[in-house]
Amino acid sequence: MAKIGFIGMGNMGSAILNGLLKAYEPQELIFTAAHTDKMEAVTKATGVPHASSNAACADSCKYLILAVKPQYFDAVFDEIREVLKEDRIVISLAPGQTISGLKERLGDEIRVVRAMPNTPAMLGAGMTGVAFGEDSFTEEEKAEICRIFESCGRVEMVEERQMEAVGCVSGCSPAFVYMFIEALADGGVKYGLPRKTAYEMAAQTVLGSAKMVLETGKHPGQLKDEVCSPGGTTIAGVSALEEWGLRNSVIKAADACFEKSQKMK
Ligand SMILES: NC(=O)C1=CN([C@@H]2O[C@H](COP(=O)(O)OP(=O)(O)OC[C@H]3O[C@@H](n4cnc5c(N)ncnc54)[C@H](OP(=O)(O)O)[C@@H]3O)[C@@H](O)[C@H]2O)C=CC1
Ligand SMILES: O=C(O)[C@@H]1CCC=N1
Repeated sequence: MAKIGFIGMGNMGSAILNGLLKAYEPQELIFTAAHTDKMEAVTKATGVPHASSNAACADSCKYLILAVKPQYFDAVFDEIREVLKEDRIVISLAPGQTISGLKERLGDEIRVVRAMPNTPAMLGAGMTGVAFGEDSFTEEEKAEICRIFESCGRVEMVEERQMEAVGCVSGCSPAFVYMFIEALADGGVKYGLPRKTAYEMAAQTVLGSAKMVLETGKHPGQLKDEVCSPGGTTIAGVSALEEWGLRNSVIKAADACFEKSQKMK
C-alpha cells in the first residue's frame, strides 16, 4: 500500500509531487489524472506508479490529496466514497470548500485536512498553510502531513477560518508576483535592456528582496527606507507607485480572491 495518493496531477499536483520526491520513495506515492497519456508520462518521468481508477487510488493510500479543480469534486467523490475507510485522511487543496462541507459529502467518519500550497512547491520553495479543523489526528499523522508539505517548502499551521486569507497571500499570489516581475522587466526594456536580461534582473531582485525580509527579520518598510536615498531616484519611483495605487491594487486583489472563494463554497 502507498502512503500518499493524489487524485489529479495538474499544476498543483505535479508541483507537490516534485517536492515529495525529495522526501519519499516513488513507491510510497500513487496518483491518478483524467488522461491515461498524462499518467503514463508522469510515471515515466518520476517512477511514481499511477492507479487504474480514482477508487483504486483512494483504496491504496493513507493520505489522499485532492488535486482536482473543485468543480470535479462531486464526480470524484461518487467514485471514492465507497472505498474510503475510517483510518484515511483526505487533504483538500481547494479554496472555499470547508472541512465540514467536505465531510458531509465524503462521509462524516472521514477525517479531512485543508491545505493551501503554492506552485513554487515544485522547487521546494513553496508556502503552505495547513488547517486541521475539529477532527482528531494522532501526533504521528500530524507530523506526516507536515512532512508532506515541508518537503515542498515552508509550512504554517492556521485556523480553518484563516484559510481564505492564506489563499490571498500565498496560494494565488505567485500569479501577482509574476505580473510584478513582468512589469519590472517591461520597465527595463523600455529604457534599453534586452528582455532576457531584464527578466533575470527583475526575478533575482524579487528573490533577493524576499530573502531579505525572511532572513533579516526587518520590517519591509525599513528595508524599503534603506533603498531610498534622500533626494534620490528610488523615492521618486516609490512616490509614483503610491500615486498609481500599487498597495491598494494589491489589497483589492486580496478582496477579489476572498470574495471569489466565498462563492465557491
Ligand atoms: N494551481 C495553483 O497554483 C493552486 C491550486 N490549488 C488547488 O489545487 C487543486 C488543483 O488545481 P490545479 O492543479 O491548478 O488544477 P489543474 O487543472 O492544473 O489539474 C487538475 C488535474 O485534475 C485531473 N483531473 C480532472 N478530472 C479528474 C478526474 N475525474 N479524475 C482524476 N483526475 C482528474 C486532471 O487530469 P489531466 O492532467 O489528465 O487533465 C489534472 O491532472 C484545486 O483545488 C486548486 O484550487 C491550490 C493552490 C494553488
Ligand atoms: O486560482 C485558484 O482557484 C487556485 C487556488 C489558489 C491558486 N489557484
